[in-house]
Amino acid sequence: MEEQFIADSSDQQELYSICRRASDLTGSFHHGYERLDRSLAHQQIEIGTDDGEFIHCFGYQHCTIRLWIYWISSVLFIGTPTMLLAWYPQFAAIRYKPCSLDSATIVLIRDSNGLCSLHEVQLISHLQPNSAIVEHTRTFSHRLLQFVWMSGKGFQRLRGLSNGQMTLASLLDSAQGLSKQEQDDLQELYGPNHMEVEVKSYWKLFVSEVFNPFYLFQAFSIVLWSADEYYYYAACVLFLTAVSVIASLFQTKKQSLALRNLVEASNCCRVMVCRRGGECEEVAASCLVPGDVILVPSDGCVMPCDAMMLAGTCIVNESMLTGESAPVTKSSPPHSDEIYDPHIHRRHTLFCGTQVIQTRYYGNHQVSALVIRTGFSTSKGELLRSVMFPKPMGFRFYEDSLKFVTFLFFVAAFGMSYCVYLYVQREASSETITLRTLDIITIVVPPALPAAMTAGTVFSQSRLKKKGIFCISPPRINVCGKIKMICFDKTGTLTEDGLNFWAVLPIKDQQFSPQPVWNPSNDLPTKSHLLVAMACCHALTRIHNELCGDPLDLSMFEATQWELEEPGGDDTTRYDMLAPTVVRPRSKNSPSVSLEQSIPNDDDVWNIDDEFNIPYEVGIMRQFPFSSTVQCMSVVVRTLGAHNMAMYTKGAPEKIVNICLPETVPENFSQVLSEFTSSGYRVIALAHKPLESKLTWPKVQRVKREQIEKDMHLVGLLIMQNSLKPETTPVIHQLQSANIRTVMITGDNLMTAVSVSRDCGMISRIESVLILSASAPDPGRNGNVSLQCLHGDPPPIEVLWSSGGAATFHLALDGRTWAVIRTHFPELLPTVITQGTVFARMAPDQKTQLVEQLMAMDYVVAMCGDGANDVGALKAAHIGVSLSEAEASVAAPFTSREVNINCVLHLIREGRCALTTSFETFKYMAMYSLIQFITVLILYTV
Ligand SMILES: Nc1ncnc2c1ncn2[C@@H]1O[C@H](COP(=O)(O)OP(=O)(O)OP(=O)(O)O)[C@@H](O)[C@H]1O
Repeated sequence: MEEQFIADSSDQQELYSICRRASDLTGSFHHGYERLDRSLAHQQIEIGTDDGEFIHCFGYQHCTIRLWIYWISSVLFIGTPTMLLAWYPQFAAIRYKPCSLDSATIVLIRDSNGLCSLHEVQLISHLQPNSAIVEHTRTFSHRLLQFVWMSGKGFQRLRGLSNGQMTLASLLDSAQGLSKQEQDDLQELYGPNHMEVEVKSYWKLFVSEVFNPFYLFQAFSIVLWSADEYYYYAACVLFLTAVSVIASLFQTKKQSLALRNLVEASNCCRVMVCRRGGECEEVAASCLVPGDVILVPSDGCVMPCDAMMLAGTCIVNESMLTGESAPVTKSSPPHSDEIYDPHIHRRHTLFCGTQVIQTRYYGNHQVSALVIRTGFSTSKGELLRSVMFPKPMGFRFYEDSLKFVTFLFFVAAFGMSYCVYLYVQREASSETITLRTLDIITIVVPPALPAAMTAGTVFSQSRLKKKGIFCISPPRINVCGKIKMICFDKTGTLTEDGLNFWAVLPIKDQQFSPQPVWNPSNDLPTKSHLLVAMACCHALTRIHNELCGDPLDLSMFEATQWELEEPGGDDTTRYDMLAPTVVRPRSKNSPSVSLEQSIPNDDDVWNIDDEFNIPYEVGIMRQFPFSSTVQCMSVVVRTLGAHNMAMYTKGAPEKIVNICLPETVPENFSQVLSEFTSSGYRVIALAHKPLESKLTWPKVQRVKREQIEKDMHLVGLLIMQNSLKPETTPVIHQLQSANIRTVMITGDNLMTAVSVSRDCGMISRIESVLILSASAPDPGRNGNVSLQCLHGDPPPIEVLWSSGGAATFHLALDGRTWAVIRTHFPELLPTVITQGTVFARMAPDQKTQLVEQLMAMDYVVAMCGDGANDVGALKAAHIGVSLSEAEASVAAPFTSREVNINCVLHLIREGRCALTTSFETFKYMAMYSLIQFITVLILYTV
C-alpha cells in the first residue's frame, strides 16, 4: 500500500489525495535522499530546527515478556525502575523489542544534544481517492513537530508547503483552495492550527514537581527522620519544602500563562477561506491546513499561520517576531521557477503572529494568501518551541553543582560504610544500623538544594518586569550574572533609530560636487536623478494617512519636500485599479495621474507627447525591497510621459559601487566615502539607469533582481547623521569599569562603526584601532591578510598573531574579511575574536556566526539588538536582549520596552543578585551538610 502511496505522489499536477498531498508536503522528492533500507532499525531525520539539524530515530515494538519483567521488577523494587526510566528516557526503550522502522509501533528519538524521548506511532486512516479502500498513514509527533512515514523514505518531518521542493510557480498555480473534505483530511495529518501552550493545573504541576529526584529524596528524608523520632526537624523541613514547592508551582504556572498569552492572539480568530469551487466560507483559524487559500481582511488581522501572498499587498508589523516595528510591505511573488523558501521570500510571506495593518488589492482580486505552514511549524511556532524546549545552555554553575552533588553522594557512601562498620562492631540492632546509616545520606546531601537555588531567580524576574524587561526563559537570569562579553548592534541600539538628513553629495561628469548640498529640494534641479532617486527609491507607505516606513527612507524622502500619493480614495475603493504609487514635487495645483491613463499593457508605451502640459511625477512600478543580506534596495519607475522606465537603487556604498559602471564612479570615491564615514556619518549611495523601452510593465514584474541590478550610474551620496542615544556612553563606561568586554556588530560601514565606537567609549581616544582585511586565495595564489592602522604605522602582523590576546589595540574588520578568515584562515579566528571590537558590514547570518564563535571560546555572551537582522544572533547568544516597543516578542529570551542599552545593566545586576543568592545558598547548604556529617561521624566514633 505504501509503494502505491509513493507511486501516486509522483504526480504533482493534481493535489487531491491525502497520501499524495502528504508526500508532496513533506518533501518526498528531496534531492540526494537515499532510499531507506526497509529493514533499517535506525534513521537520521533532517528536521532543520533550533533543536539541531537532525534527530535519530530508532524503531521498537511492544514485547509482552519485557513488559512483564518491567512491571514485576517495578512492584518488587517499589516503583524504582519506573522512576529511573522516567529520569533516564534513553533506557526506557528496554521495555520494548528493537525492530525495523517500517514495523515500529514505538520510536525512540535522540536529538543532537543527546536527549531522548519515546513516542507512540499513530495510525491515521483515510479513504483512497475515488474508492472505498482505507489507507493508513503512520505518524508520530516529537516536541510538537509532526512526522509521517513514507515508504522508501522512512519518517519525514511534515513541513507544510515549504518543503524545499515547491517552486513559486507551482505554488501559485496550485493555489486553488481546498474542499471541506480535503481540509478535514489534511487536518487529521497536520492537527489543528493552534499553538497550545499547556497551562497545567496546580495538581498536575505538583505531581510532576514532586517526582523530581530531589523532592523524592526529600520525602524519603522526612520519613526517615520521623522514624528516628526527629519530628520537629522533619516538620520544619516539610514546611520549608512545601513553601518552596508552592513558590515554584506558582512561578511555573505564571510562566506558562505568560507564554500562552503570547500565542493566544493568533489562535482565536476566524478567517475567510476560498474553497476549490470559488466560494468563500468563514472558518475558525484552527481549521486551517497547508494548501488553504485565505482572504486577508482589509482592516487587518493577526496572522494565524504562515502564508504566501497570492494577490494584493499587505503592510505588516512584524515586531512579535523580530522586535522591529517599522512596517514591512508584503506582496505576491513572481511566477518563477525559484524554489520557495519562507525566509528567502520573506517579502512575499505573511508570518504567523504578525499584525497585518493594512491591505491593498488590485482589480477584482481580493488580498489572498496561500497557507504554507500551520501550528508549531510556523516561524512563530519554531520560536515558541525554542522557548518550551530550550537547548541545554551548558552553564558552568549548573554543571558544577551537579558534579558537586554527585561528589556528595560518594562522601555519603563512604560515611554510610563507616557507619555500618562501627555499628556492626558494636553489635547494634539491625533497625539502629539501618536508621543511622540512612541518616548519613540525608545529612550529606541537602535535599532542599534545588529549591533554594532557584529562589533568587523568582525575585529577580519580578523586579525585571517592573523595569520593563520581559523574560520568557527564567533560568537564563542566573546566566546574566556571568556575562563576560556584550555584543551590541549599532543602528537603533547604540544610536538613535531615527536618522537626520545632513546633506547629499551629487556627482556630475564623474566628479563629486565640491560642496555638499544641504537643501536638495531647493538646490537640486527637480528632474535631477539624485533628487528623483531620493523621492522614489524607498518603501514608504501611508497608514491612516501618515507616512510610515524605515526611518532612513523617511528622512531621505522628507528632505526632498516631495509628496507621495498612493492610488485610490478610501480603503475600500482605492486599490481597485492597477495603479502605481506616485511621487511628485509638492505643488498645490498638481493634478493627479489619471489611473486609466496609467494602466500599462504588454506593448506599453506611454504615448504622451512631451508638449502635453503634464505635471512632473514619477510612478513606482516595481520595488525590490531592502534586505540586510543584499544591503540595497531598488525601484523601477516611470516618469509620466516618458517612453521608457528607469531604475533607481540605493544602499551601502561598497555594494552600490560594485553594481555601477566604473566610468560613472569618481576616482576619489573611496577617499570621499572614508572622509564622511570616519566622521561617523551614515552614508548611502544612490544610482540610476534608464531601462530599455522593450522592458514593458509585465516584463518588469517578472524580471529577477540580479538581472536588472547592474550597470548602474552612480548619481550621488546621501549623508545622514545618526547620533548616539544619551544612555549609550554611560552604560558602555560602566560595563568597561566592570571588566565586561563590549563589541559592536553592525551592518553599517566599517569607518562609521569605528567612529561610533570611539564616540561611545567602546574604544578610547588613546587606544589604536587596526583595520584587518583579508583576501581569499585565488587559484595559484596564496590568500592574504593585512593590517592597516588608522593613525600611524601598523605593527608587524606577526605581533598580532603572537600577542595571544594580550595586545593593547582593537581590531576592526568587515563581513567580507570575516568570511575569508572563517573559511581560509581559521587558525587566526581566536586572535580575531579576542581582539576584535568592531565587526562591520556583517550580514545577519555572519552576526550569528560571530556570536557562536565567541561562545565556542567560552565567553558568556549577551547580544543586544533591535532589528530583524539581529534575530539569529539574539537567539544564538547565551543572553539575547531585544529592544522593542512591542508588548512582548519571541525574538529573544529578554525583551526590553525601554529602547536603550540601560536594560543590560539591569540584567547584569539582577543576574548577579540571583546568581549570588543561588551560589551562597549552595555554599551554605553544602558547608552545613559537610560540617554536620563530620561532627556526626565524630560523635558516632567516640
Ligand atoms: N532602507 C534602506 N535602503 C537602502 N539601503 C539601506 C537601507 N537601510 C540600510 N541600508 C544600507 O544597508 C546597510 C546594512 O543595513 P542593516 O540594516 O543590515 O544594518 P545597519 O542598520 O546599517 O546597522 P545595524 O546592524 O547596526 O542595525 C546599511 O549600513 C546601509 O548602508
